[in-house]
Amino acid sequence: MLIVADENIPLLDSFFGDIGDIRRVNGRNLSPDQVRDADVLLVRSVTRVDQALLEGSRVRFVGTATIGTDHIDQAWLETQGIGFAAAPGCNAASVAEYVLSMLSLYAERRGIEDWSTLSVGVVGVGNVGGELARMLQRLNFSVKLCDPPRQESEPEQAEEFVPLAEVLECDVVTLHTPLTREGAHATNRMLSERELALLGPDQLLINAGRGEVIDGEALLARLTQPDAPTVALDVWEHEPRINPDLVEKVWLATPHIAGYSLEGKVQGTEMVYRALCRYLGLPVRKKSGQFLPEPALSKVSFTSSVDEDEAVQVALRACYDPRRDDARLRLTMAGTPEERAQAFDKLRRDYPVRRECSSLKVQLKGSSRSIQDGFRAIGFKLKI
Ligand SMILES: NC(=O)C1=CN([C@@H]2O[C@H](COP(=O)(O)OP(=O)(O)OC[C@H]3O[C@@H](n4cnc5c(N)ncnc54)[C@H](O)[C@@H]3O)[C@@H](O)[C@H]2O)C=CC1
Ligand SMILES: O=C(O)C(=O)[C@H](O)COP(=O)(O)O
Repeated sequence: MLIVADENIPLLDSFFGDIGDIRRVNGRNLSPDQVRDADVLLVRSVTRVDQALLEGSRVRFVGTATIGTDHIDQAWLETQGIGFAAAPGCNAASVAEYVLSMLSLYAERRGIEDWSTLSVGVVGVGNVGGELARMLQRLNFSVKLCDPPRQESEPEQAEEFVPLAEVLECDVVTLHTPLTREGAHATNRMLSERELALLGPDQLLINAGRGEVIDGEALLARLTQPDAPTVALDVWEHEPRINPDLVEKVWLATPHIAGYSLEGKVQGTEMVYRALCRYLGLPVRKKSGQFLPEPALSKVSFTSSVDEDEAVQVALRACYDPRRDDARLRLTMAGTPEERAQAFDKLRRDYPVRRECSSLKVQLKGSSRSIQDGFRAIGFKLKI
C-alpha cells in the first residue's frame, strides 16, 4: 500500500510505517502526478484536495491531520466513495493557550492589573471556542458566546448565545469559526467594513480561525484610522502570500501556528491513524502519548506569597509566549513576495517544539484553593 503524506505531518513512520510505504511530499505544491499511484493520501491544511488533484488516482482514503476541513472537497470525495477523516479538536488546547497568552499580554499592555476584568467574546463555540470559553469561565472572566448554527440546532441552550453585534462590544473578540462560503451562516468575510467599524481603540480583535473570515482590505483600512482596535492575527488571507502592510499594522502577527503545540500536532496524526485503521479494519496499536518526549521545562514552583493571577500568567507564558513568533514573522517581511511566501512556510515547517500547559507540573507551596483552580483551569498538573 502506498501512503502519500505531507512531510510536515509528525511521526509518519511511527504511526504508519507498518501499514504501508510512505512517500513524503511538500503539501503546498502537490500535483496529480505525485498522488496518482497512492492508495492513501494524508495532508495538512495547505493542500487543496479535490477532483483536480485526485481524479484518475488510486486514492481510496484521505486524512487531514488538522481541525479545519475547508481545503477538502468532501462532497466530491463522497461521490467517489473515497473515505475521509479529519482530526477534530486535536489542537484545541493549543489554540486556547495562544488566546490566553494574548489576553495576558494585552492586559499588561493596557496596564490592567486583573486580566479577568476583560470581557471576552468568543465567536464560534465548537471544540476550540468551547474549550477556550470553559477556561475563561473558570478563570472568572465574563464571557459572551456567539454561534448562530449552535443557537439554532440546540434550542435548549439558545439563551447561552448572543448575536455577533453584542459580542463585538466585548473588550476582546476572538474568532474560532471554520471558513464557510455558503449557507445562512457563511463565515467568509464575516467581519467586514461594517463590523470592523463597531470596534474601538479599547478593544482587541483576535483571529485564530481562518484568514478569510475577516475582509483583509477592510481591516487594513480600519487599522489606518486613529480610533482603530488592537488586532492579533494568526491566520491570513492568501497564505502564504500574506499582506506585509497588514503585518505592519497588526499588534501581534503569527504565521498560522496557534495550533502548533507538539501535543496538538501529534494528536492530529494519531486521530488520522485511528481513522485509517478503522477504514482498513486494522487494530489500533499506537497512541500519541507513547511518542511525546519529556518537555524541556517540566516543573515550576511558586511560593505561598505569590499573587494568584501573576503566577498563572507566568506559567502560561513560560509554556507559550506569542511575541517570539511575532518577531520571527516580522523578520521575514523585507524580502520579495516570493521570498516572503517561502519564509512563511519555512517558519511553519521549522517550528520549534512547543508544549502545552498540561506538560508542566506546577508546585504550589501553601497555596489557596482559588489559585489551584486557576492553574487547573488551563490544564496545568498540580503538585501541592
Ligand atoms: N489557527 C490555527 O492554528 C487553527 C485554526 N483552526 C480553525 O478554527 C476553526 C474552528 O475549530 P473548531 O472549534 O475545532 O471547529 P468546530 O467545528 O468544533 O467549531 C466551529 C464552531 O463554529 C460555529 N460557527 C459556524 N459558523 C459560524 C458563524 N457564522 N458564526 C459563529 N459561529 C459559527 C459552528 O457552529 C461550530 O460550533 C477550524 O475550522 C479551523 O479553521 C483550528 C485549529 C488550529
Ligand atoms: O488544525 C487546523 O485546522 C489548523 O489550522 C492547523 O493547525 C494548521 O496547520 P497546517 O495544517 O497548516 O500545518
